[in-house]
Amino acid sequence: MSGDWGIRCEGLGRRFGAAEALRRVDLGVRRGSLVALVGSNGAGKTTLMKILATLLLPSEGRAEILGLDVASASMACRRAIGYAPAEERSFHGRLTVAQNLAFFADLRGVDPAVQRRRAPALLEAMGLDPAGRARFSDLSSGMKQSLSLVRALLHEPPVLLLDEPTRSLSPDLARRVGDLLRHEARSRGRTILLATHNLGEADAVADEVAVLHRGVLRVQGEPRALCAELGLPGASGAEAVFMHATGEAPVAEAP
Ligand SMILES: Nc1ncnc2c1ncn2[C@@H]1O[C@H](COP(=O)(O)OP(=O)(O)OP(=O)(O)O)[C@@H](O)[C@H]1O
Repeated sequence: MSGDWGIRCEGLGRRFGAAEALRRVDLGVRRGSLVALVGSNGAGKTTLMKILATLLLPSEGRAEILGLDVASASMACRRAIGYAPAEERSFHGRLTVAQNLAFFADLRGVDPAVQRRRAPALLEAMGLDPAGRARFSDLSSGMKQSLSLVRALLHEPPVLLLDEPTRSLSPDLARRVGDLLRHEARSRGRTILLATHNLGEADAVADEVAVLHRGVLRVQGEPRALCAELGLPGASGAEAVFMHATGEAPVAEAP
């Protein structure tokens, strides 16, 4: 099932005891494209991201990164991904931003010369001090989220899994991050799955939107085409697709 897919799930399911967090999810992200994964609280976005990041095993079905099975080829999958989790717990509070990045880049085997070249530019693009002098524990929650994105991008992975990466960012920085992610997909060929509650962001940055509702992938496609297909008169965006697919009004978000 590999082919053109950067990310692919087939019949993917995940149970926590009696609760089904994901049910028979079929999802595909073509290489070099950006798909926005949207869904209400508890829809299963983080569970899906964690399975793709090899942090959780599926209960059923399979998931692949660049054609590699996440369960049986987890180490190879890990090398191929950059993951920014929804909740960041792995940075070291007493180390500086630069020391934290060097720690993770060393673990990834990134050449120190490449680290020195890429880190300041990425830090600056994410609105952080390019020299990374601040201690991690002194950063605001938005800054921590920005740093998580820098770490996900630093080793130039072909696949990015980003779990609500702009949630705590200012609208201006969130827009800049969106522009950067579009560039990473369009010009640099990265495959990106971006979980977001912000449907405006999904319209602005994504090639396709995938709507997850109570563990079920209700619909995936290009919003304008989906609106036409679903017969939604006068509608063209992710919000109309979301409302049609879930029967819910979206949570209001900053633009
Ligand atoms: N470790 C766990 N143990 C038990 N239930 C879990 C666990 N992780 C997730 N769940 C349940 O699985 C469902 C999906 O949760 P998940 O965190 O994947 O949703 P989400 O779409 O990321 O939500 P949010 O937007 O609120 O972050 C929820 O009902 C949640 O309670």
